[in-house]
Amino acid sequence: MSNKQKLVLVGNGMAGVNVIEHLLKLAPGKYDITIFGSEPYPNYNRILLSYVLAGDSSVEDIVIHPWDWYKANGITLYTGQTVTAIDTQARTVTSDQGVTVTYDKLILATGSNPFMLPLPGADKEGVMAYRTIRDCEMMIDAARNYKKAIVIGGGLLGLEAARGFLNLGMKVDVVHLVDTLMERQLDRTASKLLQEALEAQGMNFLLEKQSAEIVGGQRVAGLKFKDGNVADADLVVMAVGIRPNVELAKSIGLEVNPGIVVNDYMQTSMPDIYAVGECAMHRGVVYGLVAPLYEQGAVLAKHLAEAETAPYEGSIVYTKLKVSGVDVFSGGQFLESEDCKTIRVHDEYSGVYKKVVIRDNKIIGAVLFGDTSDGTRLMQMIRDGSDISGMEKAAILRDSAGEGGGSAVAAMSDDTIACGCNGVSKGAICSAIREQGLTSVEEVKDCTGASRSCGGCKLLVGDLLAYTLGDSYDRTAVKETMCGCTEHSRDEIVAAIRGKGLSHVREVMSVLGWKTEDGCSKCRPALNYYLGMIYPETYQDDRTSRFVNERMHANIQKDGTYSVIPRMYGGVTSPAELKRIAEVAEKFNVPTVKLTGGQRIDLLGVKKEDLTRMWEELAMPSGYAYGKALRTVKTCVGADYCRFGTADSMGMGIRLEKHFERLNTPAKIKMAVSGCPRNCAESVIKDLGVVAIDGGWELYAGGNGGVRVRAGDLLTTVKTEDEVVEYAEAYLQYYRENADYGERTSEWVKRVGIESIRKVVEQADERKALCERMDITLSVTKDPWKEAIESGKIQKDLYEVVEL
Ligand SMILES: Cc1cc2nc3c(=O)[nH]c(=O)nc-3n(C[C@H](O)[C@H](O)[C@H](O)COP(=O)(O)OP(=O)(O)OC[C@H]3O[C@@H](n4cnc5c(N)ncnc54)[C@H](O)[C@@H]3O)c2cc1C
Ligand SMILES: NC(=O)c1ccc[n+]([C@@H]2O[C@H](COP(=O)([O-])OP(=O)(O)OC[C@H]3O[C@@H](n4cnc5c(N)ncnc54)[C@H](O)[C@@H]3O)[C@@H](O)[C@H]2O)c1
Ligand code: SF4
Ligand code: FES
Repeated sequence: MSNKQKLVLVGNGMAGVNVIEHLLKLAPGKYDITIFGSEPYPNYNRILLSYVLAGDSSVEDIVIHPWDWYKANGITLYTGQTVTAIDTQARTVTSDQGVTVTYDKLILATGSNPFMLPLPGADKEGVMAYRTIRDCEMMIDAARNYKKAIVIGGGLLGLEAARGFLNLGMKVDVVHLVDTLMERQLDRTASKLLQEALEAQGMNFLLEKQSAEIVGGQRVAGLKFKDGNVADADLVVMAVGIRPNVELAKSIGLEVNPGIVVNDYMQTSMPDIYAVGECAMHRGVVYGLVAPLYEQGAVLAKHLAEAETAPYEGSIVYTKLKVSGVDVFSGGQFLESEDCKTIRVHDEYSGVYKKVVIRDNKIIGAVLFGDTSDGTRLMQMIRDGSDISGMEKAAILRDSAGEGGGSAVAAMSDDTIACGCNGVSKGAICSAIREQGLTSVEEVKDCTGASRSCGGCKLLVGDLLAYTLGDSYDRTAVKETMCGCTEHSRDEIVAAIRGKGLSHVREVMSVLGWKTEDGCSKCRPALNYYLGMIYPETYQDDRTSRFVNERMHANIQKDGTYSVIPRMYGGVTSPAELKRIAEVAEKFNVPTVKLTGGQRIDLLGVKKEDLTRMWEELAMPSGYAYGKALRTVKTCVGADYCRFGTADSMGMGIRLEKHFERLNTPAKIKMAVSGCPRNCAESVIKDLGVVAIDGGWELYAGGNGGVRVRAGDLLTTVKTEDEVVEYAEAYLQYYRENADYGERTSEWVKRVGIESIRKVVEQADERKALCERMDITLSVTKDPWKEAIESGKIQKDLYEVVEL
C-alpha cells in the first residue's frame, strides 16, 4: 500500500487543476491525487468559451489538460460525478454516483454558479446561463434553428455572448439594468464609446430595463419588462453575475460569507480543508477572474508541497473584453473620488480614450478604450505603487501613434507582468526565449504558460520575441488579420478588391467570407477607405461606415455640440474674411472662438441644427479638421517679410493646401512650410514638412508632434516649387496605397523605412504613375459643406433635430 498522503480535489476547473499542476512540479510523488469534476470533460479553459462561441476556436482547442495528462501523472479522475457529501470525521468524500474516497488533504475548488434571475417563466425551454462547454454547444445549436437572442446583462460575459450570437448569424438584444455597459469596469465615457462600437457591430441595446417575465409557450417567445414592453426572443441567456458555489462547504459547517472563508494560505475554517478559486473568499474578496485564482493556486501548491511561500495577500485585478474589433481595458480603482486626480486623453478621431486615476502621486487605476497597449505598463505601475511625481503626462500615457512595440517592450522592467492571467513576467519570457531557444508564441506558451488563458497578451509575447531575437524572429509567420470579422490581412483584402473587382463594402464581406453580418467599427471604415482609394472615380462613399465626425463634417465635442473650423489656406486670412467669421460667430452665439495650433480659427460650441446655416454664411470651404484627410498646411511668413527667408513659404503652403484639400488619406495629414532652415513652421514634426534651403527645398516625411514626438526623415531635396508638389503627390499617393487604414505617416515611415519610400518616389516612372493616380483622385473631390448646403436631404438626414 502506498504511504503517500491522499489529496482530493473537488472541482476539475481552472483554479483547482492549476494547483495540481504546480504541485506536480514542486513535489512530484508526494500525494496520491484524486479529482472529481461534475462536467464530463477533462480540464478546459473556460475563458476561451467566448472564442468557441464566436467560431474562432473549437472545443478541442480549449482543453488545457487532456485525458492522458491525468493518466501520465497518476491522477485518478472522476468526471461527470458531483461530490455530494463530505465526512470530516472519517475524512471521506462521496460522489452522487456512490464513489467514496478518503483524503488527508482536501481542496474545494467548486467555482461559481451563474445567477439566474427568478423570473416567472424562467423554466421555459430556451432560457439558459452561459458558463460551460455544454451551454456553449446549446447556444451554437440554437443558432441553427432560431434567429433572435436576448442576453440579459451588459457585463463582460453578456457582451462576449452577444458577440458570439452575431457571429452565429443571430440578431441580438442586450438588456441591461443601468444606462452604462460594463459599469463595474468602465467609466461613463468609455462605456458610451463601447456601446457605440458594439452598435456598429450590430448589437442592439435595451438599457435601463428591468426584466419582469419570460413569455411564451413551452419555449420562450419573448422577454417582458416592468414597463410593460415585450422584446421578442427565441433564446434568452442570463449573464447577470455569478455566485460562489458553496453548498458542499456549507453542508459540513465551513465558514462561508458568501464565499468559503480562507486565510492567506487558502486554509478554511477546518484543518486540512482548503478552498481556492471563485468559491473562496479571501480578506473579504471573492474573485471572478483567473489571474487572482492562479496567484492563490501558486501559494496553495507551495503550502501543500511544504515549500517556503509568501502569503497570498490579495490581487489587483484588471480585465479586457474579448470582443474582436473593440479594445477595452480596465484595471485597479478606475472611478475617481474626491481624493483622486485624473489624467484623461480622448482622441475622437481615432476613437481612443485613456484615463488614469491618481492618488497621492500613485496610479491606482486606469481605463483604456481603443488602444490598450499601455495596459501592461500601467498595471505594473499600479502594482509597484510607482511614484509619478515629476513624470510628464506623455510618459504616463503614450500615444498610440507613437513608437511601436519594440521600444515599448524595451522600456518595460524585467519584473513587469507581461501575461496577467498567468503571472508571467517579461524577464521570465525573455530568459525562456534565450535559454530554451524558443521562436514562436506557441512555444513560449508551452514553456512559460504566457498567453495560455485569455490570449490577450499574445501580441506582447510576439513583441518580446522580436525584441529578444531581433531580425531572426519571423513575425509574419503569425498572420495579422484586419480584425476578428475576417481571416484575411489588410494586404490580402486590398489585393482581392483589386483582383476580383469588388466594388462595395458588403460585396467584399460576402466574397471574402466575413464572419459577421455587418462587420465592425474597425473593418467597415477601413473597407470604405480602401474601396475609395482603389476606385476614386466610381466608388460611392458609404457614409454609414464613417465615424461620427466624418459623417457630420464637424467635430463633436464633449457636451454634444460641434466645432467648426473653416479652411484658411496656409494659415493666411484677410480683414474681410475675419469680419465675416466674427459676424457669423456673433449671429450664432458661438461661445468660444479659438486659434488652433494649425493656424486656423475654431468656432466652438455650435449646435447641430446651426451647422449648415453657419457654413453657408461663412462662405468658406470645410477645413476638414475632423477627418482622415489633409488638415492644415502651416506656414511661416517667409521671404516676403522675414529677414532670413529665402523662399515664399506662404505661397508654397497655400499652393500645397489648395492642391491637396479634401484628399482622403489613411490617417490625418498635417503639413508645414518654412521659409528657411530656422524652421519656424515646425516642418519636421509634420506628416509632410517642407523647408526652404539655399537653391531649393527639403521634404521631410513621417514627422509627428503629438504625445510621442517623431522627427520626420529627409525624403528628398528638390529645386522648384513644381517639384515640391510632384514629390509630395508621389509620397502621399504611395502612403495612401500602402499604409493600413488608421496608420499615421509616422508609424508607416518607421515601419517600412524611409529608404524604401525614397527609392519609389525618386524613380521617375513610378513617381509619374503615382502622380497620375493622385491627380485622378484629386479631380473628383467635392466640398462636403457645400454639398450639405445644396442638399435638403443631407440637411434633413444629418443635421435636423428630431423632437421626441
Ligand atoms: C464565457 C466565459 C469567459 C470568461 N472569460 C474570462 C477572461 O477573459 N478572463 C478571466 O480572467 N476570466 C474569465 N472568465 C472567468 C473564469 O473562467 C473563471 O474565473 C474561472 O474559470 C474560475 O475557475 P474556478 O476553478 O474557480 O471555477 P470553474 O472553472 O467554474 O471550475 C469549477 C469546477 O468545479 C466543478 N464542480 C463544482 N462543484 C462540484 C462538486 N461538488 N463536485 C465535483 N465538481 C464540482 C464545476 O462543474 C466546474 O467544472 C470567463 C468565464 C466565462 C464563463
Ligand atoms: N473578459 C473577461 O475577463 C470575462 C469574460 C466573461 C466573463 N468573465 C467573468 O465571468 C463572471 C460572470 O460575468 P458577468 O458578466 O455575468 O458578471 P458581472 O457581475 O461582471 O456583470 C453582470 C452585469 O449584469 C448586469 N445585471 C445585473 N442584473 C441585471 C438584470 N436584472 N438585468 C440586466 N442586467 C443586469 C449588471 O449590471 C452587470 O453589469 C465575472 O466574474 C466576470 O469577470 C470575465
Ligand atoms: S523659418 Fe526662416 S523664413 Fe520662416 S519665419 Fe522663420 S526665420 Fe523667417
Ligand atoms: S494575459 Fe491572459 S493569457 Fe496572458
